[in-house]
Amino acid sequence: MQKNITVIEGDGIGPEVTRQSVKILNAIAAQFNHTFNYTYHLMGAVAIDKTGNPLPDETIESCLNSDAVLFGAIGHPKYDNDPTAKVRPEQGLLKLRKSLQLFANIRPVNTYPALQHLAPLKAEKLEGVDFIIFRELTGGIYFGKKELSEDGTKASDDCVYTTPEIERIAHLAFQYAQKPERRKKLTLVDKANVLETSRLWRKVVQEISKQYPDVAVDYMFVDNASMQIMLNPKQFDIVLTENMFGDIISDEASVLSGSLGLLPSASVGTGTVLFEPIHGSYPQAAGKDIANPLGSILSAAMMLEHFGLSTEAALVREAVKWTLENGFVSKDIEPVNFYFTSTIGDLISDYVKSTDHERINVENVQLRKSTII
Ligand SMILES: NC(=O)C1=CN([C@@H]2O[C@H](COP(=O)(O)OP(=O)(O)OC[C@H]3O[C@@H](n4cnc5c(N)ncnc54)[C@H](O)[C@@H]3O)[C@@H](O)[C@H]2O)C=CC1
Ligand SMILES: CC(C)CC(=O)C(=O)O
Ligand SMILES: [Mg+2]
Repeated sequence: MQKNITVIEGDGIGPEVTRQSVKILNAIAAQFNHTFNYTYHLMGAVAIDKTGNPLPDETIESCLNSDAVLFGAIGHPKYDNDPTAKVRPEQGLLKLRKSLQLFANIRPVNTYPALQHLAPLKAEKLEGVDFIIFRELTGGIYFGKKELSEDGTKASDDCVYTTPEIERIAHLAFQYAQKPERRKKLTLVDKANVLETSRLWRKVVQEISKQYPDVAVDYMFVDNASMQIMLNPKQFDIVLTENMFGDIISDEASVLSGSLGLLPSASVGTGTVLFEPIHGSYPQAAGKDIANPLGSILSAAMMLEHFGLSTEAALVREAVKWTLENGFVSKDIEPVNFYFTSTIGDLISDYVKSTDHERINVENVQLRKSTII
């Protein structure tokens, strides 16, 4: 199989985690006789620094003409700490999502036996946690009209949703809920007791649910949902929600897995699909080779799945589990005896290429582990 992939490494830890994914995609290509061609493009602070524009036209063009996009993260403290900045890295990401019409961000949440000690819940509440957050990605408050009064004392962000915007992601979420491996339950997370937009979400979802009689629908206010995710996560199967609520509850849900650095995502729409870890640019770790690359690597596995390469995707996921079970983990998981980002990438690549996983030379790996940074 031959695929053209646009790679947007972005800012902060974006480049170092994305490079591990490319390493693993190359290992898969070598092992299974595929060809993955990569075209690198700029977005975010690095793009502003080089071109003045957080999303150069060439980046959009390349994404539109690719089979998939692999994205790292954007964002830089020099913009975060300057509330008056007119151009921001995040504008690039929002514009790309809009340009590619990536209306649904799919964020699977799983737990790993090897990491259960990290979550603030007992093992019996964590075992078998398996839900998917369907976060609307091109509407809502992040895209509404923004205003700041001339005297700088009043600001507003409009939250707008239309019926078609809700319908398209709702259909996608219901269709996922019907898949044989799912538990056929959909929870709409909203704030319909207060927000008009949430009431529209409820109305549209109630109407659409009639077309999916085999899927049980549950409605939950976002404040309660935030608590339920931490108290009883196994009750969730498919979680459908708007842009900002999905952004927030998915970072929260990553605590169940063990780290924000573990969660992958796929952003889907009408054309090219984009794959990205759910975390941001984690600027404090940039260039230190300490970030967890697994969110990005699992996003690459979702990309393989999207290409119809299920065996290859399963092998990457198996390799990820193998690193976790053998303690080859990054600093967020094991703060003292951790392994470098690049070492974890090498290990997963070795695993993918190896025909006998027992014989991967882990002794050599011990030498590459960090002592203290
Ligand atoms: N998709 C994107 O590109 C996103 C970009 N951002 C941007 O990223 C910058 C930093 O934002 P923050 O709020 O600090 O969020 P963040 O997700 O970058 O980091 C929050 C915390 O999560 C942990 N973390 C995140 N990724 C990790 C990884 N791969 N390995 C280990 N630990 C990890 C770290 O403890 C970090 O301090 C900002 O400029 C923000 O706008 C934030 C979220 C998403
Ligand atoms: C620019 C932000 C909306 C990025 C973010 O937090 C996310 O997509 O999860
Ligand atoms: Mg976020």
